[in-house]
Amino acid sequence: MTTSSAPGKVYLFGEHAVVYGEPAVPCAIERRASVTVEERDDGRLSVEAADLTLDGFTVTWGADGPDRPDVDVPTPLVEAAMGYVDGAIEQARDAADRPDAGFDVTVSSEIPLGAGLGSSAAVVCAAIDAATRELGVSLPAEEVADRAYRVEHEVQDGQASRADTFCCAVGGAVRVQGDDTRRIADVPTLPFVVGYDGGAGDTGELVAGVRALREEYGFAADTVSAIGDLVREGEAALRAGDLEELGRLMDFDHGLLSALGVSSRSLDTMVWAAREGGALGAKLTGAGGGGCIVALDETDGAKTALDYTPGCEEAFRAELDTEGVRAE
Ligand SMILES: Nc1ncnc2c1ncn2[C@@H]1O[C@H](COP(=O)(O)OP(=O)(O)O)[C@@H](O)[C@H]1O
Ligand SMILES: C[C@@](O)(CCOP(=O)(O)O)CC(=O)O
Ligand SMILES: [Mg+2]
Repeated sequence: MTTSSAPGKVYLFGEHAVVYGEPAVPCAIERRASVTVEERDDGRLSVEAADLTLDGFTVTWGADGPDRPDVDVPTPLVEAAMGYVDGAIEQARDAADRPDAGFDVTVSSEIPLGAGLGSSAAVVCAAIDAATRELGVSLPAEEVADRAYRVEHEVQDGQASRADTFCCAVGGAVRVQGDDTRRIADVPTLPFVVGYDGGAGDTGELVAGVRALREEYGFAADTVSAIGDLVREGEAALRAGDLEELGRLMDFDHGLLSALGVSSRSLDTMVWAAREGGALGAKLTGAGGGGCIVALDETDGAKTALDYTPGCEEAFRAELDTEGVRAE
């Protein structure tokens, strides 16, 4: 039996634009997904994902149960849910050159699902790492990242960046632009506060929405490029340890993401609550549509304001996690 875990992440800046070759800076946070795998002799795959409540059901699928979770929810949602774990296992079989290996897989996670904190990337990285180690192969974090990217790319219909998966695999603050992935050294302490509305957004759908806008309007394409310019300014502020400037740029980034149609009323409400509570800046994180915002605040002000904001289900401080995927 082998267990691995990988962290979730917040985007300091650059989500969505990173899908079109602009740079982004995601940061791993100390909330993890864990995956335990045990090889089985019959070559089949059985998955237990207790956090994956679809329409109120806990989901199990595979060899010991139905081929597909027996729940009454739209097929694309179920397929995406199965796609991440199934895809990760396929990558592990390929990496270990054991195409017929079977597994019992158990997923458990502290990262809210579909909320912009990268639960999908964390589950995929942890599953690839655990299943390869179970087969006696140890992959470098960069290869876990690359293989996890292929899974996300497939499940998100060919529209994914390497940002989430690279960040989850290697940990810390990272910079991703196209295939260029690197860790950022010597980042200042980043006082992240996360607000979570209890909801979720569909990453594939939101990415497709931005793509359509970008194709329809030149100014939407310019908005995506403006996010890239903003990220380049943000990198300089990060190197200088200028938290006030980082906050200002986070606010600007949220405005540009809103223009691209990926915010929501509750995300906007939490962003304003955090700002009014004294945050240096606040923005949605990840794909948007619902889920989480991230604010920068050294005081307790933003968290307290979020605690009292109707529609904010949970507010918490998120520490940078310098460790990526790891054996447990
Ligand atoms: N604990 C988990 N168990 C099984 N699948 C999970 C788990 N957490 C996340 N996933 C998969 O990842 C999907 C969410 O990914 P996504 O829409 O990219 O949002 P995010 O990565 O921001 O959380 C879920 O719908 C599910 O398919
Ligand atoms: C919108 C996007 O830039 C980030 C998605 O992040 P999340 O899955 O919502 O945590 C998509 C991507 O980079 O693949
Ligand atoms: Mg995701």
